[in-house]
Amino acid sequence: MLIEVCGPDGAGKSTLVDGLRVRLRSSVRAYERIVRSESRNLLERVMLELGRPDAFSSREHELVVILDAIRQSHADLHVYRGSPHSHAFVTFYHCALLARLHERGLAADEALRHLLRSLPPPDLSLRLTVEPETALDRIRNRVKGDDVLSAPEPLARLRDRVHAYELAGRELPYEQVTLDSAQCPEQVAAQARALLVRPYAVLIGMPGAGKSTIGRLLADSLGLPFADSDQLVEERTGQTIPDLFAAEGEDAFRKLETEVIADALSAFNGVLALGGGAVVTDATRQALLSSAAPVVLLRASVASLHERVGDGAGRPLLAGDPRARLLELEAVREPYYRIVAGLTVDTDQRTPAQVAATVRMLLATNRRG
Ligand SMILES: Nc1ncnc2c1ncn2[C@@H]1O[C@H](COP(=O)(O)OP(=O)(O)OP(=O)(O)O)[C@@H](O)[C@H]1O
Ligand SMILES: O=C(O)C1=C[C@@H](O)[C@@H](O)[C@H](O)C1
Ligand SMILES: [Mg+2]
Repeated sequence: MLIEVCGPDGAGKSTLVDGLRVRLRSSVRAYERIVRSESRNLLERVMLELGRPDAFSSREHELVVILDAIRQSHADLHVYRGSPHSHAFVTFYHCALLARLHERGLAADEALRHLLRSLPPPDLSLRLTVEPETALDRIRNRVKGDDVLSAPEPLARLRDRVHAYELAGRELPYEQVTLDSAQCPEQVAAQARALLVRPYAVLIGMPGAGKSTIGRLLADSLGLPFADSDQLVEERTGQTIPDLFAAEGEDAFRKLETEVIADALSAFNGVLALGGGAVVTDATRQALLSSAAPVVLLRASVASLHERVGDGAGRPLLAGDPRARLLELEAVREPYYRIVAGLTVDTDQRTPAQVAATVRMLLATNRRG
């Protein structure tokens, strides 16, 4: 997958890319490739077509080298990686080129349009919006210098660039998502991540592990929606889980459960809790393993599980002797949980709020639980 991040100087492109890298480390592979310049690059061809050999500076040559790199890495990703989890991060992609062309009044030229159309569209295009004053402050405060600072009127120059990016964004032949870079870097990165990884997280674990409780708390704290596969099954059938088990049996329930989970994994943008036994179904394990969403296992001792589920009311598989049933189910399920989980969080001796905060922190920093 190719991600384009663009915006004027000081908008926070590199910060966003760094933040995304951290957040996506466990679910996707990140690539950033820069290839060496080749003598016959795209820009030279365009300059020839334009009859303006002096039209571009060496900085723009560099930009086109990056465009070449993107074309190559794109091909590589498709040809030999072929993985849906492969991401290439590219800042300053062809939106930047468009912006420069706008500055020079060259945007309308057919040769340039042709060049831009011939480049592969990114899978996700992000534009960071920023006030020129904020961008100038950031540029002044950072270690890396910027050519804007040597302009006679840096603020005016930044204003022009901000405007050029807006215009350039409108001309792109694909949709571009704008993110407000006035927010703190963590928020910007979290929003970008939410556009890439759906659902935000999937919670798995034994009955009583706290998937529904913690999932809801986590979703609320992130301002995201929450869904529970049990509830999705109930909504789809109009029956409660115990009624469904009684009327149709466990196999019919598992079939429905597998369907609602597959749908949620491809479309739901929030925190998803799965029913305790969902991972026993092969198709669901496969779907979880090939999803980019982080899978979080909530663990608890059988003693805690038993204390939390009580007599097992509303949980048909715990009927009879809940403690004995929990022990049996755990023995069968533990290996399956381990196969699909990327993170494991222990919930014994911790309140739901503490567990939710731990999961949130681990997901933001991609540390192991
Ligand atoms: N860390 C915790 N400490 C104490 N009680 C908890 C904790 N987590 C959840 N609980 C309580 O345990 C009970 C079961 O939790 P919950 O329904 O969230 O489990 P679940 O994993 O969704 O179970 P199921 O697989 O049956 O859907 C609830 O009453 C909840 O308030
Ligand atoms: O552990 C299980 O197999 C189940 C857990 C619940 O969430 C429900 O999905 C259903 O009661 C089955
Ligand atoms: Mg639940």
